[in-house]
Formats: sequence, C-alpha cells, structure tokens
Amino acid sequence: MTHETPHRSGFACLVGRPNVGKSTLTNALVGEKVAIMSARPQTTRHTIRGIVHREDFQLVLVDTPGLHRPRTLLGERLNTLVQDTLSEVDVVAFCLPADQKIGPGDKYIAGKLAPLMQGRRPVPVVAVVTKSDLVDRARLAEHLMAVDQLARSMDLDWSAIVPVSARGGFQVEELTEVLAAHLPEGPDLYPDGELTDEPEEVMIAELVREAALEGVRDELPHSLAVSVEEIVAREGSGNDTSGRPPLLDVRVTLFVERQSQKGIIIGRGGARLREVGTAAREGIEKLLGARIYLDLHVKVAKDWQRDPKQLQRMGF
Ligand SMILES: Nc1nc2c(ncn2[C@@H]2O[C@H](COP(=O)(O)OP(=O)(O)OP(=O)(O)O)[C@@H](O)[C@H]2O)c(=O)[nH]1
Repeated sequence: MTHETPHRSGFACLVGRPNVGKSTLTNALVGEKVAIMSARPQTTRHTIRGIVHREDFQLVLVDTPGLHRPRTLLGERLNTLVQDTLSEVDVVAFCLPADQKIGPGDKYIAGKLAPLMQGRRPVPVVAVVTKSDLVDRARLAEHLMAVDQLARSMDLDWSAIVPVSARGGFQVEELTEVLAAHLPEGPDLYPDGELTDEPEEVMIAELVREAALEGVRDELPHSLAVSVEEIVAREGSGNDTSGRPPLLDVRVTLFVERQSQKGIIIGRGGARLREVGTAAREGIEKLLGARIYLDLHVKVAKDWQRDPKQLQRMGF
C-alpha cells in the first residue's frame, strides 16, 4: 500500500439567483435525482441535500432556496435560513450562468457572501459558471473574466472559478474534486447509500406544488404554499398475501392568499383540482413505492407570506 490519502467529509452549499441551475447541478453532482426541479424560479423553498460519496470523501450538498432581495416576510425568513446555512458549510458554490450577464442580483448575493469570505473562519467560495453549453468559447472566456472582475471589484477572491454544464456533464467531476478539496478531514457523515435526508413530506409538497402551478404560474406567482397533513396506511391494505403494495391515504392542503386564487386551483366544477391530483399522484406513488389515495384541500390563508404564525405552521 502507498501512502494513505486522508478521508474528508463536509458540507457544500449551492447559492445563486433563481433559475441559474442549482437543482440541475445538484443532481448532476450526486448522479441521482434528489431535488424536485421546476422550470420556473423560486419554487425550491426547502433546503435539499444530496450526497456525493467517493472512496476518499463524502460531500454533502445543500441546495438553497436562493437568495432574494427580501420583499415580504417570507423573503426575509428565507434569507435568514440561507445565511444560517451558509455560515455552517465548509465551502460555498456560487452559481453564475454563462448565458446571462452579471447583474444586480449576482452583486447582491456576492455582497451577502463577502462577510463569510472575510470572516475569522473564512468560508471558501468557488464561483461556478453554470450552463456553459449555452455559449461559445469566446463568450465563456468573457464571462469568466467578468466573474473574476466581480470578486476584484469587491476586494474578494474566489477560491476557484469553474465552468460547468450540468446538461452535458462538462467539468462536473472537476467541480466535485474542487469542492471536496475544501472539506476538512473526517469520517463519513451519512451511512453508505443514503442519498438524501429530505423528508418525504417535503418532496410530496413539492410534487403537489408543481402540479398545482402547471399552466397557471403567472396567475399564482408565489402565493401558493403546500402542507402535507398526514400520510396513513389504509387499514387492512398491503399486509395480505396478494403482494400488492399497501394503500396510503395522503392528505394535503394547498394554501392560497385570495378567494380568486382558490377558484383558479379548483377550476370549473373541480376539474382542475382533479387534474392536479392525477398529476401529483403519479409522482408521489413513484416516490413512496405505494399506491396512494391523494386527498387535496384548498384553503385561503390571507397574507400568509406576511404572517409569522402561518409561516411557522407551514414549516418555514
Ligand atoms: N442548457 C442548460 N440548461 C440548464 C443547465 N442547468 C440547468 N439548466 C436549465 O435551467 C433551468 C433552471 O434550472 P434549475 O436547476 O431548476 O435552477 P435552480 O437554480 O435550481 O432554480 P431555483 O430552484 O428556482 O432556484 C431549467 O430549465 C434547467 O433545465 C445546463 O447546464 N445547461
């Protein structure tokens, strides 16, 4: 045996504006679908972790809800959550998509990262240029310089700048190595094979939210919260000899802010809500590996985004 490399383990956090490709990159790094993705910004409200497990390191990924300029209490809560998450990780990956110029949103996030990078126990930040498959080499080179300039203009230093494409798998392995290099020495944090510690309820809520927003995103921008009330096994199901999976009753409440939004979700004669149920049920059955009966309720919780009690009830 040659000399042993130390085993490393720790946390990495992906930050960046909405829609820059954090979920997709998390999935590419982990190599398995862990985060529920959306074609629209700001739907990943919960911290989702995936684990990159190699012989000599274990890298636990935390996908953040995204840093936004706080507009509502919900926004502020999210920012606090993000800040708390950030101060606890070993390395931050700041995602800046190659196909978009660096803008105020990126500068805002860089401003939030600055104190972490300059603190007593500085957190290294790796600038990750995502979606690099969308631009040509010249544009990519230009963007890499702009990313470098962003740090310089704030008297900061990225630990590295890594262009990647989660789509094509370009440089994903390199990024893994760069992030792992910043982890402290330590044993595995999670047992082998455990790829996500995301509670099932959060994933179920995301699936229902996705289905409910399908086609009506513009009408229901950020006014929809989903809460999984209970998951219970239907009595007498699943423990017979037929080998059929058990039947689970899944009760879910969708909270909207206005009566008119309730109408949008439910649709004429309840038609839309039935569609939502059908679409969500498919994903949930796959997730749970069981047949389910999905019971959806729609409630109006006025101004829930601004009400701390309501927020708490919904797990924010
Ligand atoms: N071409 C290309 N598209 C990508 C890549 N990564 C992500 N996308 C697309 O960019 C969009 C946003 O990706 P997400 O992974 O959902 O972005 P996100 O940053 O997690 O978004 P939020 O959850 O809103 O914060 C999706 O339509 C992806 O398919 C990439 O490497 N190449």
